[in-house]
Amino acid sequence: MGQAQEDHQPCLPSGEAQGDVISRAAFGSSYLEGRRVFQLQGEQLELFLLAMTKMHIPGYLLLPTKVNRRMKQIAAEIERVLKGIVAKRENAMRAGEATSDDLLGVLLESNMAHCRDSKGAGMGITTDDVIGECKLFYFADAETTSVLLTWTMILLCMHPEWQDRAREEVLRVLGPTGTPDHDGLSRLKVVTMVLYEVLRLYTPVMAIHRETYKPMELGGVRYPAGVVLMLPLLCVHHDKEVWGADADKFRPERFSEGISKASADAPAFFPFGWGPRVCIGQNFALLEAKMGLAIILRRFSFQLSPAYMHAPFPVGMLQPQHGAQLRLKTLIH
Ligand code: HEM
Repeated sequence: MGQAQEDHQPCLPSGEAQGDVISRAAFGSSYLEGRRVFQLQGEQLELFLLAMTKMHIPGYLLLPTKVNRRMKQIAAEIERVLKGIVAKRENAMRAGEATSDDLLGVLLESNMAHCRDSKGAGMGITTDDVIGECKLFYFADAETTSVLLTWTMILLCMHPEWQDRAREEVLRVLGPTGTPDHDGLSRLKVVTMVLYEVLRLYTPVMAIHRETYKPMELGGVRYPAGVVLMLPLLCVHHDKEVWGADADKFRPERFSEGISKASADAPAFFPFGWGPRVCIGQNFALLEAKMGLAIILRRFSFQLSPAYMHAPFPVGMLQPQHGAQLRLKTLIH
């Protein structure tokens, strides 16, 4: 590694880079319009969090306030953009011009095949369903992976020995230049351990919910139908009985033999949920995070700026309340 030059980065970028990734993966050639959906959903989320602070006022969301009117406008614009993208692609597919190597193509192709197989019995998903799926994917990816990357960089600043180990692995496995490929990324063991430990300590989605659909007994307690149960992932991930006395410490080595051996009481690691509704994007998210981190580690070394204040903030995602002010140094290999 050669000389380094000093840079300042006031704050990590928001989910914008991620907007690019999901837009390309979901909409391929229509990615610019897709990116607009991502921006609108970001604004929608911010407004929704604002509105949540007033939810104690009965019927608040129905009032014609400035925020509520903007939220309605955004929902209509998202719908309009997505309908346009879907219609354009359906026409191109009918004309045999479009490929199905993105999410939208896969959804539409499977929809068309399903309609063909059911011989017009109307069993395929509708355009509205396709639009609903696209919205869900955008929303589920909106902040999750960028929050994971943000906490990872903060923790690698706090634990520079792990930053060095992760960088050494990236340079050894992937080399100093070139686009990392899937095969190379899947050989990054230290980076994976680091990401798991960050997901454990700073779990982006802090809890998941399930509703009983019939009377049932769980852990010796009887529940009627319709009870909403919460699994507090963040608390499980910090449970000292399961993870040991050092449960609150950053120790990626606990994952050195994989997830099942990391805790006394497996399974106790659920950053992506569990069961039939487990996060469908978990492999995509980990790949995206590894790719992002590998590129950053190759190009920069980083440390916390004196302006950084450690304040995990549990609103929406678990995020750094005052941002992530870091100092980056460009590395010249
Ligand atoms: C660090 C990144 C991510 C985290 C921590 C995360 C976490 C989660 C969690 C906890 C759930 C609920 C699972 C349950 O109820 O058991 C979920 C659901 C979901 N996630 Fe993710 N997610 C991430 C990234 C992504 C990405 C990148 C995508 C899409 C590309 C995605 C798509 C989805 C979808 C579609 C669902 C709903 C699945 C269903 O209800 O069947 N997620 N995610």
